[in-house]
Amino acid sequence: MADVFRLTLAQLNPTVGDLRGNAAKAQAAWEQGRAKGADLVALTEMFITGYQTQDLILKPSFQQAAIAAIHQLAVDCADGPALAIGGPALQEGRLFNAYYILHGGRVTATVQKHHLPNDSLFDEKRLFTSADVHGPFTINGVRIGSPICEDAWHPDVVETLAETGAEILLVPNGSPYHRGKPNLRLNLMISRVVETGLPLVYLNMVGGQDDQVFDGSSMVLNPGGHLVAQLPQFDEHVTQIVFRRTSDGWRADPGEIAEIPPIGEADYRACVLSVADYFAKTGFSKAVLGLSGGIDSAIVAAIAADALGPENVRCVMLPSEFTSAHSLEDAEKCARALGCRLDTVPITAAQKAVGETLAPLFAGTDEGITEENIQSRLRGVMLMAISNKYGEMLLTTGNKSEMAVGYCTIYGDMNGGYNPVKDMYKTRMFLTARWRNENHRDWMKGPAGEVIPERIITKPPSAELRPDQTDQDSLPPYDVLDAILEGLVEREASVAELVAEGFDRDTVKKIEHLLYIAEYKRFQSAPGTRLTQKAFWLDRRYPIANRWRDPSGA
Ligand SMILES: Nc1ncnc2c1ncn2[C@@H]1O[C@H](COP(=O)(O)OP(=O)(O)OC[C@H]2O[C@@H]([n+]3cccc(C(=O)O)c3)[C@H](O)[C@@H]2O)[C@@H](O)[C@H]1O
Ligand SMILES: Nc1ncnc2c1ncn2[C@@H]1O[C@H](COP(=O)(O)OP(=O)(O)OP(=O)(O)O)[C@@H](O)[C@H]1O
Ligand SMILES: NC(=O)CC[C@H](N)C(=O)O
Repeated sequence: MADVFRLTLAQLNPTVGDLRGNAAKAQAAWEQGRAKGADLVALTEMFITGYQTQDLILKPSFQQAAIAAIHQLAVDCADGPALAIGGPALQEGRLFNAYYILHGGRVTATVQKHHLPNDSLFDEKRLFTSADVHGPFTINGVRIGSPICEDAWHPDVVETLAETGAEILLVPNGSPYHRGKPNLRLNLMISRVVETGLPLVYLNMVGGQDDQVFDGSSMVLNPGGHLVAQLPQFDEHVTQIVFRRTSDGWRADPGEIAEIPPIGEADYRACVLSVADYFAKTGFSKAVLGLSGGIDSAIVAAIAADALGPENVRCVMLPSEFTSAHSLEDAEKCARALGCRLDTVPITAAQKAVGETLAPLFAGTDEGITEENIQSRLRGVMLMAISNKYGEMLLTTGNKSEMAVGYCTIYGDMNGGYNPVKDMYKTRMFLTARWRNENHRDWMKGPAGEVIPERIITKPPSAELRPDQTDQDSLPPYDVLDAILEGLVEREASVAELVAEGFDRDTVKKIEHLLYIAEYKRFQSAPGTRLTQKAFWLDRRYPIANRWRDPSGA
């Protein structure tokens, strides 16, 4: 009976649909494990397909190709350690989210997921059948219990595994980031360890997938809930954990403890990683964006420079007659500090031409929001033309406060393929700008220093679509707006509750109304990085045609 068990953990970044690429990554990790004498090399939930696949996994040809790729991997990884990898399984026409154990050239065991997450951004009940609770599998004489992700968020699967003889728990995950998630997972996993008295390995994937960012942060806990290894957040990482048999069961040797960054840094990293992976996984390497001299576009430019490299980011200043001299200066200073190219494309001539073209139709009407929005739409036309011409994907810059109340022009500044700040409230945008100016990390491709000029952070936000306009002409101050939105969106609070918390009734009712009537804009908006548990798109799915207005605040 062996007294040592070597487990190689592969915290890697798969790509949805890239079966060949994902299999190659798995095999490379297995080879690393073999070189270090591993008994088992472990990958994450649904690694072969990438995660989340959404309805792609319902396509029979994709299911069959994924299962065939796993069987091929068993053959390719025959001569060495066992390999554990997530993928789909089919039984009597039913589809399962499974974890395969490959050893000696064949599949020696499969484990299937029991608890299918079906809340927030998960729809697994739509995709998979819930399996019966299973027992452990054995590798080189050691019984391993593998609850798959959500299975470890509840006590029952783990309890069954302990009762049926599991000696070590290995949890493969596809667990997406939201603010504060590593701590939430740590507390849940400590509960599982305390309930069972077993050591537990929590193994999560990394990488961006559309709106979602998987943040790794894999960890190993010994009985008592002691953290003995912590893998980094957001980085790919392969490491080996050595377990030793003791009179009291298996114990992991202490390993590396990576630092989990605080929330502000983690949010920024999530934005950067999501842009890098969205571009890489959709086949783009270059970005374009409108740089206005305001804070939103400055932060998006910094995120893009950090994700893609400043040389791959084109900033475009598109001044109109209302663009102030300080906006021109600030945009220029920001692009220079970031090391990005800046082009200047005035929209005045195009604006005049559109005005003249529409003049007969608009004769006798007052100038107003229509003319303001034409400027925004002309910028959208120019930016998409540059995108088409040079193959640079357009980034759009609307923060969560603007997206919530519709303070953005549809088919105008909302144009774009991806929005890294879609889930970041305006009050956090200011903190993010300051944080980026004061910090630099080795994962940032952009330069260190004050990349967002101080004046951009301190001046009053303005859309500059008419003379002397500021955002506060149309909206309450951002600290008030964001606090109300935090209530209405993140907490689903009623109007009466917010009034009881001290907010002005009329203001709350106005924001509630704007929130509901802007649903159509969000429905047509670009995907963007998910940072909270109430991101617009999958976490919060509201109807577009909606007459509900909360009577509790009347
Ligand atoms: N339920 C619904 N389903 C489908 N479409 C609907 C709709 N309700 C209105 N619409 C359509 O939407 C149009 C109104 O939306 P939209 O055209 O966006 O125009 P709107 O929302 O009226 O105006 C844009 C707002 O964004 C502000 N803003 C802030 C910051 C920057 C920028 C910028 O552009 O740089 C703009 C600007 O000051 C203004 O308050 C209607 O004319 C109608 O065609
Ligand atoms: N003069 C401009 N040149 C280039 N892009 C512009 C210009 N004005 C607006 N845009 C684009 O439209 C977006 C929306 O404008 P908005 O005024 O809301 O944002 P901002 O200027 O970046 O930030 P803030 O509102 O805080 O000043 C900008 O982020 C930018 O991408
Ligand atoms: N893939 C899963 O089962 C993940 C579910 C779990 N609630 C998480 O977010 O981590």
